[in-house]
Amino acid sequence: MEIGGSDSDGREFKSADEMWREQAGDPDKKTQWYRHGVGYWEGVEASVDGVLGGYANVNEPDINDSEAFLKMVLSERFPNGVNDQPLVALDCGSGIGRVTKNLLIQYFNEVDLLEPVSHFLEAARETLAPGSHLHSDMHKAVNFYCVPLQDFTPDTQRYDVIWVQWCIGHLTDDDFVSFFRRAKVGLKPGGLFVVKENIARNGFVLDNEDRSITRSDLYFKELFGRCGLHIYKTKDQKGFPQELFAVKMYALTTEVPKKVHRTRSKVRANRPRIIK
Ligand SMILES: C[S@@+](CC[C@H](N)C(=O)[O-])C[C@H]1O[C@@H](n2cnc3c(N)ncnc32)[C@H](O)[C@@H]1O
Repeated sequence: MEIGGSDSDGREFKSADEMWREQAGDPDKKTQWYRHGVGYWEGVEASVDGVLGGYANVNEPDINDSEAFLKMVLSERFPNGVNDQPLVALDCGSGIGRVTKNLLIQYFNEVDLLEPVSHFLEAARETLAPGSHLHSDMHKAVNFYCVPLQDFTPDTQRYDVIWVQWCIGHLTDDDFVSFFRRAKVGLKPGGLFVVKENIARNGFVLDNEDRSITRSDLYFKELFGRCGLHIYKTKDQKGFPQELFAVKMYALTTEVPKKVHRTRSKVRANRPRIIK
């Protein structure tokens, strides 16, 4: 990728390729990259404050905007329900299950969680266990996978939605692309990915502490293209503290979204035209 960027210590990179060569350019470096990433989270307390980097106060606006986005996407994609089939979601890089318990479990009959850090996943398992108010015959967490995204392939056509929030920055570009390409088999017909991530103003920002990168919107779009994914809807997160990165939600489909056809006269009326 020809996009330039910087790291959290202010160092500049001419291109993402230069940064990736340095950080994960051979098998040993790549192993170290992922070891550092997971190692960072292994030292973090299993709490909302922990998984949100000390910003527990963003939990509420985050969930509210995610809920509005999810409701809109579900009502458009599945206007007549899904013919008695259970709705199933996968929560990727789920941490302690914050997104599942505050959102996904209410809208899906089954939710699977994937998280490489075992003390986070165990905390999620406890909160979502049979007997808790978050577990019923109609809405329950089913599978808890303790693996990283770069090593995961979902079961064929299990999911209506694969939710990827605040974790894809841990993946190198190549693993990002191969994850989404593999994960497409896990979507039911009409299913989609939701990616909710921090957005860099330009290029990328490498975080030297937790070994993750924050990509720009352009960077994400370039990678989605390489994955063969199409943007169905996007929305900006609102109401976060000023000092934080902007956050965007992307709903992504494997098929090209249908265009809304406008009448010719309306299109013409609404755009600048040369006076003849
Ligand atoms: C900022 S927390 C977000 C957790 C959760 N998505 C949320 O929004 O509450 C980042 C999570 O990504 C996980 N993670 C780190 N490396 C990962 C990888 N290679 N694959 C999947 N998840 C990873 C961390 O263990 C951590 O739980």
